[in-house]
Amino acid sequence: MEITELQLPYSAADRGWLRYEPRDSLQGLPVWSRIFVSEWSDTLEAAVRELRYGIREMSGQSPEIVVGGESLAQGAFIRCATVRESLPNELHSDLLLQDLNEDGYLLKHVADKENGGCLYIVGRTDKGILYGAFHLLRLLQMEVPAERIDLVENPRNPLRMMNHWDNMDGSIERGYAGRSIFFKDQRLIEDDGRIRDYARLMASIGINGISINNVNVHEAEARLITAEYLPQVARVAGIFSAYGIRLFLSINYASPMQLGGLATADPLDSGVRQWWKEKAVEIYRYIPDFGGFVVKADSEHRPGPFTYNRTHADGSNMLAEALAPYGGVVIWRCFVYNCMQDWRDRTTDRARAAYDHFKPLDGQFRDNVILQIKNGPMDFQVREAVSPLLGAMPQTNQMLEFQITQEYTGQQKHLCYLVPQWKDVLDFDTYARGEGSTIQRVASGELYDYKHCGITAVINVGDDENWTGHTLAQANLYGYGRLAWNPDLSEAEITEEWIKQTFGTHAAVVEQLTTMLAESWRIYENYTSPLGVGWMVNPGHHYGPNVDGYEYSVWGTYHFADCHGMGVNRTVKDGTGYTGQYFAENAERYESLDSCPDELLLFFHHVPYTHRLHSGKTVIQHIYDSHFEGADGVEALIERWRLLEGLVDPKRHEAVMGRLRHQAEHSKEWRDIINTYFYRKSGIGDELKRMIY
Ligand SMILES: CO[C@H]1[C@H](O)[C@@H](O)[C@H](O)O[C@@H]1C(=O)O
Repeated sequence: MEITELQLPYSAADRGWLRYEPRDSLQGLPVWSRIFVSEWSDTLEAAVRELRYGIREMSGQSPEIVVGGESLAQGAFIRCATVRESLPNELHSDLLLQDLNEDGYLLKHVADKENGGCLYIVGRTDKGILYGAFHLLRLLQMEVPAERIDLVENPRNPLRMMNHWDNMDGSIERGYAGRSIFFKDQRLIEDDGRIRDYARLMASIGINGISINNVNVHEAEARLITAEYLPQVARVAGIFSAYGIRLFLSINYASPMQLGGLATADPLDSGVRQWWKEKAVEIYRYIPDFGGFVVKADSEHRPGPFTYNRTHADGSNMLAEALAPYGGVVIWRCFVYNCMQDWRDRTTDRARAAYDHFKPLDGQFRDNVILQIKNGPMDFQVREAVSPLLGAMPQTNQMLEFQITQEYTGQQKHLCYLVPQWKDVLDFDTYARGEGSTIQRVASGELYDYKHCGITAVINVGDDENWTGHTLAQANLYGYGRLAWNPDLSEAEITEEWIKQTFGTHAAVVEQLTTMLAESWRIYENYTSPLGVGWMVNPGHHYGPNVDGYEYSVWGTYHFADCHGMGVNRTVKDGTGYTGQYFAENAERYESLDSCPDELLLFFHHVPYTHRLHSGKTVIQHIYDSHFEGADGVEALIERWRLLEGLVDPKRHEAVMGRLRHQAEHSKEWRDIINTYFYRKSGIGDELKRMIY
């Protein structure tokens, strides 16, 4: 079978973790002479092409691909098969094989004295084989000996998505890595190479759904669902398809008016319903495996059902009804709140909004609607509480939304590894059905029997050569995908995988980078807004310190600092009542100053600067100490990175060093602005008598 070679890089892009650098462990050994595959499909082609390429790059030997032939080869070989094929006894007796789900796979080395052994990649579907192929390449890059490979993997989350906030003019809302890889000058980009490289990266971490345009759907993007653009969108969907990825689009809720010339977008209007049904027919004609719609409605001035006095159930159900015949889903975002607030009004609490809006609607949504809920009730801050809406709707499909793009966490100029933050969220116990009702079990559908569910994230890539601006921000992209596949993977496992694939297996590289990544979130938190209160950023672009930047604005994001104290009183007793949205165990823990964790103190309580934390420090002293520590922490990152000079190629070494230097400067600015603000406000000096600038 003639298959096109994988030409890498297709584009000028960095290979990310699919580097396939030569590996000592594979040099000179009789590797695999052939790759057998009994059937053929675009997905299997993608799998074997990747295998052959990766093995050749790492070992210097190029296996031959054999389609449909007997796997009676001389020498070692790889065989890709589905569970329907006849397999050696060793595999059939493997009970785990029966348990493979749609996307799962088995990787197993079967020793054979004469032939040198065979590596089996078995999936229930071709997609499973593709994921298995990427996993094998991951293990080989990590120098795991082939004879030791024996595993079965099933993804925990049915939906493992990425959301792009890309606009058709090529800009990216909250993008920090260049321009869009999909759009330019109001058209879809025709360079398939970059998009294919991107699809490979995504498939290698198990992503199976991607929405390619911003949830803020402007005039131009609304037209992506029209005949003018659908052929171009279908081309991208075709590339994705081979890699097991379904394409989604964000839509404008008022499309029937904008595109159809209707006088209303009322979800109960029969003309509107008919319009969407016909729209679905049209979309699926172009893209038979279209995933569905992502919808931001009645949020930050986007249109939605509230205009017609209808609920979000009415609005989403109408769209779901149109997509249902084709297996499409409606992903409806719960980021709905009053963005025209008055800071004097202490009863309105933005953190309450999603729960207040959606919880009463539990059970009213069609089974192909999924509610997409941000991890926290505010907005992707460096630290905030976990959204109480997650787990609070037993009868409504939910999915969790993370933000990989570092809007509030240093915009990919600062190093901030978010895997530890995401782990905290995934392991958070909601107590929805007693102990052990973790967020990861809500998202995966294990807690309640959801028909559709999973995890999504706002992605951090653009057309920068290294995809993510900061090379080390690739770790967030990788780590998110791995967690979406298996939320039980530990931070250490994910970090090791990423480093070894991306920078090689040298012990010093692994050691230093592991520490840098592990400490970076805390370092960033230390020099920015303290104790869970959030914000304190410059309005609009959200980069850099500005303590009162949002304090007197309409967005509902206040710290309420005065000369006595600071923080938001969200208690039931005499605050906004937000703590009451949690199940009892958490409600009580957050309600009381005695049990509220330090790192979230100012998220839940307004306290005097002299309030003593569990750590033993006063709030004001904690502010000073953490800000000095944070800025010093960045200097320590630089020292560690310096040790890797000569062990990391000069290009990437210099690029990362440049970003770290900027971070060091900027962290001092953060430190000084925050410290001086609270020194002046509180009138309390630093116990250690350091100079407060
Ligand atoms: C796409 O809009 C974004 C907006 O840029 C961002 O500042 C805010 O965090 O969240 C919005 C959302 O999630 O809808």
